[in-house]
Formats: sequence, structure tokens, C-alpha cells
Amino acid sequence: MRNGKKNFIIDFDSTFTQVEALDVLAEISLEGHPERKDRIKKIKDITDVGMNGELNLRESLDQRLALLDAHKKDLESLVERLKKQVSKSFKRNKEFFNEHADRIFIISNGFKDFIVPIVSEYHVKPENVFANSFEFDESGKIVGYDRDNALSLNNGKVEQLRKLNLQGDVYVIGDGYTDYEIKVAGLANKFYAFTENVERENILEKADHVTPSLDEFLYINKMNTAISYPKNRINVLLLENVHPRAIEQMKHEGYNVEVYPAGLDEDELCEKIKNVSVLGIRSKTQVTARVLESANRLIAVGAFCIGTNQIDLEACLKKGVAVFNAPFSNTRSVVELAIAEIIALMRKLFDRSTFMHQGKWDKSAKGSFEIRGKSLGIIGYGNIGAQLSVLAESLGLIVYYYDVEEKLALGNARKCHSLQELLSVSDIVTLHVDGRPENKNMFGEEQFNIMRDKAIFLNLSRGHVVDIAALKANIESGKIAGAAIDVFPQEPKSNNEEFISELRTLPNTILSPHIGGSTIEAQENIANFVPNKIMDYINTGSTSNSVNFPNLQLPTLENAHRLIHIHENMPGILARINKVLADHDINIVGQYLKTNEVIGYVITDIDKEYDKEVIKALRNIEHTIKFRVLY
Ligand SMILES: NC(=O)C1=CN([C@@H]2O[C@H](COP(=O)(O)OP(=O)(O)OC[C@H]3O[C@@H](n4cnc5c(N)ncnc54)[C@H](O)[C@@H]3O)[C@@H](O)[C@H]2O)C=CC1
Ligand SMILES: O=C(O)C(=O)COP(=O)(O)O
Repeated sequence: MRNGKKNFIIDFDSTFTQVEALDVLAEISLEGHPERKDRIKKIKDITDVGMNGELNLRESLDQRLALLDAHKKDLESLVERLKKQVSKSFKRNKEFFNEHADRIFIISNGFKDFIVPIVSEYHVKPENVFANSFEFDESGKIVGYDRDNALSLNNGKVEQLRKLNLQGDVYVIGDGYTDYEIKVAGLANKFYAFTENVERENILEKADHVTPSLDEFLYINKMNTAISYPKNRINVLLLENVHPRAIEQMKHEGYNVEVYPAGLDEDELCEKIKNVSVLGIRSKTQVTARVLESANRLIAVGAFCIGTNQIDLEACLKKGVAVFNAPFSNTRSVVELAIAEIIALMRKLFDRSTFMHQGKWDKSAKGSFEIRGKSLGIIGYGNIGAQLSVLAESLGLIVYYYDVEEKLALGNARKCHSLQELLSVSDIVTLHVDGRPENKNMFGEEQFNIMRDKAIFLNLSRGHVVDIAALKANIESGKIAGAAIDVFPQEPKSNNEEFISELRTLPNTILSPHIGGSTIEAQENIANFVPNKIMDYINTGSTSNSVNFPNLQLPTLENAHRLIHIHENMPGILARINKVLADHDINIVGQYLKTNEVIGYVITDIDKEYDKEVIKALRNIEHTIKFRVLY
């Protein structure tokens, strides 16, 4: 078989296309048929049994054709539908088909009638397609197939390949048992089980290599021209129970996704992160500089929440790791909880409910108030604070706010020039600052002292912002008439750990397990938002909305290669990049640069093939942190 040339034997159904063509044909030909549903199911079952090698092929074909009741004109619709369902990685790698057209063979137990029109668009030669042919009656009804064709028989692919007598190496790519048989017969060097569309357990075990996409096949055979790196090699680790939609999206993109329901501590994460390219976390997992030291393959971190104080953003920058979050996806959920808690605290609702559960009836108006006309002081007038301001005003509260930055007052909200001013005028004080380290214990004895007597206090921001001992003392003394705390300096890693806090059992104190953003809507919104940002970054280099990288929104890549260079922000790096390109006679079609205090981010689109030396030279530029190429 050896003469150095490579031949590629590719299966059609569920490999070249995402579907089994006869299943799709059934949906078309049985349109309006009274037994449609039943027959389609039967056809699918027969297909599956056959693909697993458990049913004689001819029998499977006969049975399916009888159920199909199909006509020549149905084939036109079938071809149209199949064109849209070519496997994604095949679409991405059209170049491979063009380059190797002489040596690509489609060998299928399906039918040339629909295979040829599909594969010809991918430069596959009609004479290189080996498959069955339908037979029609005078009215055009499909009544059978060419029974002399070996491909209508078991082991037909083997026989066909023998006849072809190919010179050189033979690689078989397919998802079914009949593809594997070629290898068993000694006619192929390697059988690659293709799992982009279906996975058949019994075939996976037998394959020389499992290839989740054509990208992987091309990559391991050093033939990739269309994509830089197979997506199945991008390991994603999603912690803290992120919404299934995120998992689904990232799997759909082709990533290798591992999921863990709880947070991980530093040691565990140091171990786990070694092979991870994308890490997804929520508010609990601490991504420290030490964790990042072990993270040699890390490209991006997704915070599936708003706060990013749990991530060492600067250490990420220095490592060239882009961080993304969901800045608005759970804003409304936090606001609604705050409103509910303000009303509940003003009416001592939780304590009253607890008494009722203990059989105590305590009907009284003592210490209960309407919220109408009371003053609400919002500390931190960002997205959450500002939205709370609007909703609270509509309920009749008088809103005051204080922020360290200049902020536009919404509605009739009144700006306070100092925290002291806000504390002295507010009946209710609520914290919505971010978790920056400087905010540690920003609220303690001194601030409680300034507050009005019998005021209400809420913290839905971060646990470390409030001095818990001071809060406890002020609730016990009665200075604070009620408190709602959603976030704590120490929170359990998972739902299986006990919650330990000095605040337990205090009167009129609502304790909630960090659920400000825990609504179905918020989690779904986050899961739709964050993966897209990460995928966009990986696919195009775009950093829009990144919390640590300079933000660059890039045009889509067309007929060019994109070089992505992340370096320490030093003068002269761009000039050095361009010198390397000029030295190699490479023409730049577009270039984008943005820097921040720590890094420079340069995207260069080039219009011609490059040799490995350029890549090496670009990587070797002093102060380079990370470099990658998109094709
Ligand atoms: N309980 C929960 O489940 C959730 C908690 N959060 C927390 O809420 C925080 C705020 O969220 P957003 O409003 O979306 O963030 P944001 O960044 O839009 O707003 C934070 C605001 O606080 C201000 N600020 C920071 N330190 C301050 C200080 N010491 N005094 C006064 N103002 C200060 C900032 O200037 C900014 O305007 C998040 O950072 C997160 O920690 C967010 C979502 C859910
Ligand atoms: O969005 C945030 O910052 C939150 O605090 C919510 O965190 P979570 O996703 O519930 O761990």
C-alpha cells in the first residue's frame, strides 16, 4: 500500500452530512401519510440497528425503501435539505477537499442520486463516489435499487475498496460498522471514528482514533489549513453549577467540556487547571496568582456572574488570560430581592412567619411600617444601585445615593456628597458596591454609629465589605431594627457544607445563601452571554466587554490569517512585530492595537501563507506573553 500518497475514504451519512439521508427522505416522502410518525420511527430504528452491524444491509435497505414510499421528485427536496446539513467541520475545511480531490473517495451504502450533488460542491469527483443507485418505475416512484452493486451487500465497502486497488496509505473516516470493516479486512492503515454527529459505542472501541470533527483528523495528520487548532482540544472546566445552557453552547462549539457542581479550593484548582484552556466560575472560586501559575494552557476565564473580585485580574493579564463576565444579566434579580427584603424587614415578616410555624399568633402593628415616604440610601450607584433607585422610587421611597464615582441621578434620586451624609438621612441603607479589596470592612462600627436609630440595613454586594461583629452588635443593641444579608465573608463551598455565622438566630435578620442573582432568568441570561464572549475571543480575538483586556471589537476574518500577539506593554513592540513581517515579505491587510497599563494587544491580519519561521520569530520577540494564529 505504500508509495507515500494518502487516500481518504469518507463515509456519507452522519459523516459528510449530519444526518442519515434516508431518515430525511422519509420526512419528505411521507408528508401527509397517515402512518407518517410510525413509519419514520421504524425507518430510524432500522438505520440504527444496521449501523451497529446488527442487521443485514440488504434487508435493512429493502425494509426502509418499502416504508419510504418515495418518488423521484422527493429527491430534489432531499438534496436541498442535505446541502444545509453538511457537517460543520466539513464546511470549515473545504480547502482540504479541493487540495486532495484526486484522492478523496466517498464510499457509502447510501445512494449516488443524492450523494453526488452534495459532495460535488466540495470538489469531490463524481467518479470517486461509490454508492448505490435507485431504480424507478414509469411514474418516477422509487421501486428498488441496483442489486448487482456490492454496496447493497454486507462487506460491500470492503469489496469496493479491493476493486479500487488504491496505491499509498488509506485512511477511513466514518461513523458506522461498515467503515470499520475496511480496516478489519486489512485495506486501510487507520480507521477514524467520526463522532461529530453520532457516537456509536461499539465503534469507538474499535477505532484507531476517535475524531470528534474533521479538524481533529487534519490536525493529527498535520494537514490543517482552515482552522488553527481543533476545538475538541480546547478543554473547558465549568464550576459552581453554571446553567446547563452554557454547557450546551460550549459543547455545541466543539469544546471538550468538564462540569463540576461546586467550587474548588486553591489546591484543588491548582491541580485541575493544568490542562484547562477555558475556566468558568461564579462568585466563589478564587482564581489566585498561585492558581494561575499552574494554568499553562489557560486562554480565558468566564465569570458567570457580575463580580470579578474573586479573580486576580492583574495576574491574569500578566499571563495573557482574558477575563469576561456578565455585567447586566442578574442585575434585575438582585434588585427584586432587595425590594422584597426591604418590605419584609419593615413588617418583621420573617420573624412573624417563624412564630406562626411555632404556633404563636402575634397580631400587632408595633414596629411595622409602610415603605412609602421612607428614605432609602443606596451605597454604590452602579447598575444594581441605579436600577434599585428607579424601582424604589416607583414604590414611594425617597432615594439618596452615594458613589465614589460621578453618577447620573435617575428620576428624583438625590446625590449625597459623602457616605456620612447618606447614613444620616436614610431609614434604610443598602450596599451595592463592588468587591474591590479597598472595600474590605468599609462598613463597620463607625458607619453603624452614624446611621439613624432603628434603621434597616441590607448587604447584597460582597461579604467582606461589612464588619460582621459590628453588625451583630448593632442588631443586638436594637440600633439596627432589621437586616438582610445575602453575602458573607466565608461562604460554604457547596450546598452540602454547613453555614457558620455569628448572625444566625439574630432577630429580624434575613439570611439568604448568596441568591441575589439566583433566578432562572438570570442564570439563563448569563449562560447565553458569557460563552459567546469567550467563543468570540477564541474565534476572532475580539475582547469586547473583557474586564481586564484592552477592548477591541474586530471585523470578521476574510481571506486572511490573523496573528494575535499579547505582550508586556513596552515601547517598540509593534515596530518589532512589523519588522518580522517585513523581513519575511508579508503584507499586512489590517492591524489593530490597544494597550492598557500592563499589556499590549495587537491583531495583525495578513494576506498570504507564512512559513513556520515567522511564527517562531514573532513568538521570540522579547516581552511576548502569548501568541496565536487564526486561519
Ligand atoms: N448578591 C448577589 O447575588 C449579587 C451580588 N452582586 C454584587 O453587586 C456588586 C455591584 O454590582 P453592579 O451594580 O452590577 O456593579 P457596578 O460596577 O455597576 O457598580 C458598583 C458601583 O459601586 C461603586 N463603588 C465602589 N466602591 C464604592 C464605595 N466604597 N463607596 C461608594 N461607591 C462605591 C462603583 O463606583 C460603582 O458605581 C457586584 O460587584 C457584586 O459584587 C452582583 C450580582 C449578584
Ligand atoms: O453576580 C455576582 O457577582 C454574584 O454575586 C452572584 O454570584 P453567583 O453567581 O450566585 O455565585
